[in-house]
Amino acid sequence: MTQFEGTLPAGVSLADHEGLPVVQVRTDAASADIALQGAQVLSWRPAGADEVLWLSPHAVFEPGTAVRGGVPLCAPWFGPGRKKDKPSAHGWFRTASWTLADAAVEGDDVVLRFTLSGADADVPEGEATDISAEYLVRVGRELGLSLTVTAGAEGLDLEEALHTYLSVSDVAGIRIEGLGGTRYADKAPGGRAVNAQPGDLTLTRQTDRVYGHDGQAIVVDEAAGRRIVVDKEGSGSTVIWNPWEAKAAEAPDIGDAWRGFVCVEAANALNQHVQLDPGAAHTITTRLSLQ
Ligand SMILES: O=P(O)(O)OC[C@H]1O[C@H](O)[C@H](O)[C@@H](O)[C@@H]1O
Repeated sequence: MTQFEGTLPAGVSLADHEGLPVVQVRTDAASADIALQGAQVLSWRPAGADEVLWLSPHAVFEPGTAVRGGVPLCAPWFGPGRKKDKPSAHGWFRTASWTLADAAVEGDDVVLRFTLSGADADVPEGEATDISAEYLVRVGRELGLSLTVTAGAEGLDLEEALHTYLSVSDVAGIRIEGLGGTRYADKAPGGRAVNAQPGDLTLTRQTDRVYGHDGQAIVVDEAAGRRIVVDKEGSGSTVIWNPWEAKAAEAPDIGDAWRGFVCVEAANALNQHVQLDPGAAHTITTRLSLQ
């Protein structure tokens, strides 16, 4: 575990979550848990509200294994990579050990800064090791997540996602506003590369779509009496994912719990990948709030 060397502000502490080191935030405005592995936000609960993120009841907490739920950081590629030639799913950021570099109180919020250097990480053979990243996690009545990736000497063909699992009462009963009028690539079996989204999205089966979409999306969960607003910047794709029953049965860390989440991911993937010159940086940001 990489220990924070300064003094942690009030409301911030280091703890253990089933064997994984986590940063815990407990303030009057919100609570949150962030694992150092993958800088993965596992929980965010604004004061007076129910948990907003979904963490699988079957999640596995083992060093080097991606945890199912919260906000895994996918980079420097997404899925198998846009040319389908990458050695592991979703890139090495999500299981790397990040450093908590700074923790500060700003008004009602706590801002955590995590850093990652490819030189110190377990980067797959043949992939650039001079990539670095910084991740700002702002915990308050809103959850603000901002990932900056800096290319190494070769430049970088970057794909990334803030792979946000949102907790819903029943994925089959929600509606997603904000995607109407956009186009998407359908990655579900038999799906076409280009499709039009006519209006709001309701999910009725296995859904795995990369929307060309740079604006707001709202998950309307009437049964839970809430709307989860997903704002973003620096992101040309929104990924919507739920495996549905049969596919979930193949993933032991989802199984019968599949109805409880929808992934709405601020991303830059497929056609919306980001081409970085040597030493150049790109920032992707998402902000979650409740209505
Ligand atoms: O099982 P994982 O590697 O965590 O990936 C889970 C899912 O992530 C994204 O949403 C992709 O679009 C899906 O194709 C993938 O199945």
